[in-house]
Amino acid sequence: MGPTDEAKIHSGAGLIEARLILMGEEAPEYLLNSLDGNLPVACDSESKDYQTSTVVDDKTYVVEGSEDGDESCINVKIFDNLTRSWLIPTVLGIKPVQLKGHSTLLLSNGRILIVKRDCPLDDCIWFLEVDTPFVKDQKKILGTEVVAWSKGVIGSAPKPIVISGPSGVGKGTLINKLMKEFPSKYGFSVSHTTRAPREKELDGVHYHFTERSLMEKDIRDGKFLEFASVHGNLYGTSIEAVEAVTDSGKRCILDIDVQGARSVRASSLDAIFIFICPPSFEELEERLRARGTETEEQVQKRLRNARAELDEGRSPGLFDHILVNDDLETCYENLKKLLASDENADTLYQPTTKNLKVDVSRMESRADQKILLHSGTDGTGVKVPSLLVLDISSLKGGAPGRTRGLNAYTIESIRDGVNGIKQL
Ligand SMILES: Nc1ncnc2c1ncn2[C@@H]1O[C@H](COP(=O)(O)OP(=O)(O)OP(=O)(O)O)[C@@H](O)[C@H]1O
Ligand SMILES: Nc1nc2c(ncn2[C@@H]2O[C@H](COP(=O)(O)O)[C@@H](O)[C@H]2O)c(=O)[nH]1
Repeated sequence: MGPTDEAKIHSGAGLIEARLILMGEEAPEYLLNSLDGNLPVACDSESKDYQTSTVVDDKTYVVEGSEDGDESCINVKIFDNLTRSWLIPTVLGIKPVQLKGHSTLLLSNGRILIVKRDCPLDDCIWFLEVDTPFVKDQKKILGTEVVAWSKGVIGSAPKPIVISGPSGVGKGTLINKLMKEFPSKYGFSVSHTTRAPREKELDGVHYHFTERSLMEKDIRDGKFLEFASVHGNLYGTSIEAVEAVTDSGKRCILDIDVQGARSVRASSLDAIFIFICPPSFEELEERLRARGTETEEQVQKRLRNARAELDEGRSPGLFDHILVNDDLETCYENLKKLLASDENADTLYQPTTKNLKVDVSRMESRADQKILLHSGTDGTGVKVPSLLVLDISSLKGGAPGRTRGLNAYTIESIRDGVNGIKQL
């Protein structure tokens, strides 16, 4: 069975009624056309509004895009076919922009594949998660319907590194050394915080210093991978902070507290988790005081929290590695060894070119998790491959960040030779 065969797909009457209830008018022709198969492809070219409908069990997911001048926006609504009512879901993740239309295909793993029309390959593949483990968890937490966007990325990426440990243990010092020695290899995930900047701390470099109300709005808008209240302030990692570093080909380093590490562990981000311990509690206290960045009251608060963090950090299942930061140089060497041994665990596949422009007229799924996209066009205008194969068998990550590990190749080069395919 192929990806779409496994999913329970309905088409027909319920959807048309849904449209009629919504619009108070007759169902448009493009929608009716989309009902006779599992591949609704919709584009209402006159109004510049684009809509597709995908039925998953008892619900119909309606994805609407519209253009307003240079702006474009995309919205998701759900029609509950049992109660015959519309539901407005909480939408998490970063949405696609600049749509000139889209096509959809229901996949078997709780995702809807969305392909933007007339768009370069590196921005045309998107996933709307409607029933993945992440979305199920969020539905429980938020008590609403939830859908979550993620952008599909061709090729794999280096695993991010989460570094945690009590305040003053030396996380920042170790990370700075790593970034200084390997500037092209590692990139820092710049967190958001509501705490005030310390002397010499720069906005956008050490943190994005922000107001609580703004950060809370961004959290509600699904822009954060994780967030936590730490020592009385709000701290959080935005999805973009991690994905921008990873997109640049660098290994992303997150310096976050234990609560944040737990949230990332529960997310779809496939990371390596390292906990840094002090040689003793007394030494931790000494380092924190010697740093001289906190008031006595703040030092006391951080030390109180440190006891709980040390217990949590050592609890089984959360961290992959524990390093003791006694002598700085020794700890740094151990960290480098550990990262080097983990580096080769995943063979990285990077596409050689992403120039292809895709203008999909039809999508088909294949039993082996390969999706055929009909009618690709070359961005340079030189070639017009008619068939692009999208291989989704090795997906990694997912909402609310990127879905990586996609592979793509054109079929036109079967005639040309090497193994019958040309990898992008
Ligand atoms: N191995 C070490 N031996 C002695 N001092 C150290 C060692 N590692 C770091 N330090 C010092 O300890 C202080 C705290 O280090 P650092 O600021 O890196 O901690 P941190 O874990 O990042 O703290 P926070 O979580 O509060 O940001 C700094 O003054 C740093 O120079
Ligand atoms: N959960 C998160 N914790 C974070 C993040 N950024 C930093 N931190 C942690 O906060 C404390 C205090 O940091 P400080 O700069 O005020 O000393 C420390 O443990 C950091 O690891 C984040 O984005 N999320």
